[in-house]
Amino acid sequence: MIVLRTNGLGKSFTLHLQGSVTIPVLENVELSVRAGECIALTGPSGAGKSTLMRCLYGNYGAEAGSIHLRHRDAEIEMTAADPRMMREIRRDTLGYVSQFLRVIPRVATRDIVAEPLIARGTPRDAALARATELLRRLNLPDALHDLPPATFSGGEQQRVNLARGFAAGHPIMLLDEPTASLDAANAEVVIQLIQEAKAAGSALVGIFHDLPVRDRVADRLFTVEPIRKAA
Ligand SMILES: Nc1ncnc2c1ncn2[C@@H]1O[C@H](COP(=O)(O)OP(=O)(O)OP(=O)(O)O)[C@@H](O)[C@H]1O
Repeated sequence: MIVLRTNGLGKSFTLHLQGSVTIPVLENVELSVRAGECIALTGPSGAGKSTLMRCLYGNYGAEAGSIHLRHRDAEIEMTAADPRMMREIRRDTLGYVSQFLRVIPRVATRDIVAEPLIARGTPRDAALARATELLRRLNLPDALHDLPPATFSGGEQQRVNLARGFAAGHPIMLLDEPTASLDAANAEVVIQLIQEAKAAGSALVGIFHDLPVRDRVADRLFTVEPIRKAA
């Protein structure tokens, strides 16, 4: 079953400080993702992979075309969704694991990881237990679980972010370089988490600059073509 699909998706940036020059980035993107599969976005640097991810998450409005997403047994046209619907989609259906943790001051790591699960209605104790399990799998020492992650290393913060991203088990997940700052042992855990999410029926779209990781998790590659070269 296709759970995420774009039709003729287009996006350009207008640089208002430079005489309103318009830079086209995405043109006529036709992507479809099924439940249980992982698609890796490829294409040269600057082709528009991150831009496509941000469009899929609704951070950038699409200028042309549409994005259809399966949310609670209905198909939603995301480009027409109001802010309340977008919040609901992000809470229940669409997860995004960015490369960097947005640190929330004074909130303990375990609570940061459990928060998306609690938001989806999981009882607090069960959510905290799941958070602990994920943090341990990602080799974050127990002594750190009660501390806010502001002072953690880059790799530790990324693991907190990954634990948070995988905690809620969203049916559709967007992964932006999920192993970028990780050592081999932790990258291996992330590969397992991705495989488990697929087995549970989640659809994943990711950018993986680490090719051995990409080859182990991706079912298909989707090439984002640079427009100027394609034209
Ligand atoms: N907010 C923005 N304003 C203006 N131009 C932008 C903006 N974001 C991205 N771009 C431009 O859009 C193009 C695509 O950028 P994007 O980051 O999506 O590429 P990418 O394929 O993810 O690259 P990389 O592999 O290097 O991360 C680039 O030419 C970039 O300069």
